[in-house]
Amino acid sequence: MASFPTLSASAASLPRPHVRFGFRDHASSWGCFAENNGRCGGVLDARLRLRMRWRSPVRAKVGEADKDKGADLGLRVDQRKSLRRRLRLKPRLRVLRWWLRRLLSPRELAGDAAAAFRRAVRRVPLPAAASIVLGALLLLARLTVPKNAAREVAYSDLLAGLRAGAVTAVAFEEDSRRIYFSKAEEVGSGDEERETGTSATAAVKWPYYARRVPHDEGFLLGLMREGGVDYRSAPRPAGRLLVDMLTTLLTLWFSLLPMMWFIQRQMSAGGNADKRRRPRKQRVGFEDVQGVDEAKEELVEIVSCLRGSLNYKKLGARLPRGVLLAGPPGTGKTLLAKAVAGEAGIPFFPVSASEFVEMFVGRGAARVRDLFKEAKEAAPSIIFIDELDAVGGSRGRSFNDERDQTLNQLLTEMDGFDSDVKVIVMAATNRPKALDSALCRPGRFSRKVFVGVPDLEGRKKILAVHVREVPLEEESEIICDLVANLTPGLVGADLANIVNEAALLAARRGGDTVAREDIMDAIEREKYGVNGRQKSPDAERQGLTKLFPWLPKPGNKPPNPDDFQGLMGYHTLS
Ligand SMILES: Nc1ncnc2c1ncn2[C@@H]1O[C@H](COP(=O)(O)OP(=O)(O)OP(=O)(O)O)[C@@H](O)[C@H]1O
Repeated sequence: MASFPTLSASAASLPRPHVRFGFRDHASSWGCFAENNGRCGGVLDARLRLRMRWRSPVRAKVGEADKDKGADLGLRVDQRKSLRRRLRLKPRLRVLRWWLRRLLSPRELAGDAAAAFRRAVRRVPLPAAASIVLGALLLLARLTVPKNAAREVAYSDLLAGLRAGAVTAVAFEEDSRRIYFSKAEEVGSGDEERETGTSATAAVKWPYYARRVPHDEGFLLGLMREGGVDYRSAPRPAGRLLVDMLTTLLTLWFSLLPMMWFIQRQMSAGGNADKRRRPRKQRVGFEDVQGVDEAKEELVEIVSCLRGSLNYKKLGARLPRGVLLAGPPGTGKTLLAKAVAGEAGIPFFPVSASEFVEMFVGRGAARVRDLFKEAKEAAPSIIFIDELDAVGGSRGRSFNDERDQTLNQLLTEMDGFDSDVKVIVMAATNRPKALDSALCRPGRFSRKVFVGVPDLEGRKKILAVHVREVPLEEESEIICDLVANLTPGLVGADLANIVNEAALLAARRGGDTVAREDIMDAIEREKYGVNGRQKSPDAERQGLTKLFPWLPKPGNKPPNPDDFQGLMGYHTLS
């Protein structure tokens, strides 16, 4: 019979939750017990403990011990297995017993509950906590303040009582519309009160009350004077005052809650550590971006600088801080930026410029600051700002102070890079002319790359990328040639969509491969929209331009690539 010494790690030396292992000197009754020190999460901990135990080197020893034991007892292999299986039940039973003991021990249960409460309180946001506290106070006040014993009667009953001489005493409650009164049969209580002079408790002691009718006070006072009725003014009872105050406060608070939540969200957006931007590793490479060869060449150089394979420092050169990708939508600007990050193998921080557009002045700037801080911490890294024109438009054109501040912050951050910090800011825009000239000056977006509409060869290459994963009925080269010839003027995003549509059409008809007909249908869908074949494209366009006047009119030329030059004064690269 194998015997093991007791192995134990002191609870204090272990990180929380404290786990203590212990082994009895008998192999078959080994086990472990854990101390949670008042912390919850026991089920998970217990499972973890079980796993830890079975993976530990001690398990091997226990296994050996079991084997020895089985051999000693002269058991067959299957018998030994069943014995081991039975042995595995023991630790589970032990954990179960530990749990039961814990549940039945009021001290431990109280500790668990306190810990759970503390955790829950920490998680509750401030506005919700305030609502809960106010609600609890109101409930408490309602339960503890004695109910008003007075019965409500009609105002006319009060007048009738005064006229008949039945009303003996009247009290006007301050800051409210209630008029308390007592009749001849209840005169005792009124008199008692008069003697003691405890007017503060009038509302409780007076048996009736009526609601005051506006502008009738003069008549009421006249009646009381005529009848010689005792009348007075009484303060509201403190309890009711408290309940009313809390009710008003809670109503106001609830109506303000959405605004509070919105403000809190806005205020915490920049600085919250939980919302820190996580850099992404890109799996896109240059081979995934085709048809923009010259733009690619420019970016390959940057990748070489980042990787250190091009020693630019030797000649006193500096790494370009900013690279601006400009071109029509869907030409692959975002994809190129991802490819740069993927090829360089460095963290990539993609962000859309519209994320900086905030309601509160200063929040957008704070977000820019945070983004650059995180990128510097992760350097070498790439920041990619998509649709830069959303914040990078010329300053002073509008009264949007927040946007100008955000842009100023962006300019400052781009100036503030040390030449040693390898952070490259890439940005993409469809409207380079709209950008503020300060952004495009050398030292900021000093490298401008035009990503243009692909030509025939470019389209073939892009199609080849997208049909890689698609099972085609014919040779992919033939299909790429065919589609490229039929799609002049279309960009990478359109071509990717054609391939996807064709695959969807093939799936819809239940085919295993994508046929030429699917491709042709997909091209028509891309060019004219779904069911666009019935109408001539021009008629369709005319209809559309009537509805949406800003669409280009039929017969208009496609956008001129020169629009993307001019102001910026850079050359077309592809
Ligand atoms: N040159 C290309 N090579 C391969 N695929 C491309 C190319 N250009 C575009 N695509 C396809 O089109 C999709 C959209 O491209 P991307 O987002 O890069 O365009 P973009 O120029 O950034 O557009 P936008 O200016 O509207 O943001 C890509 O995910 C890719 O599938």
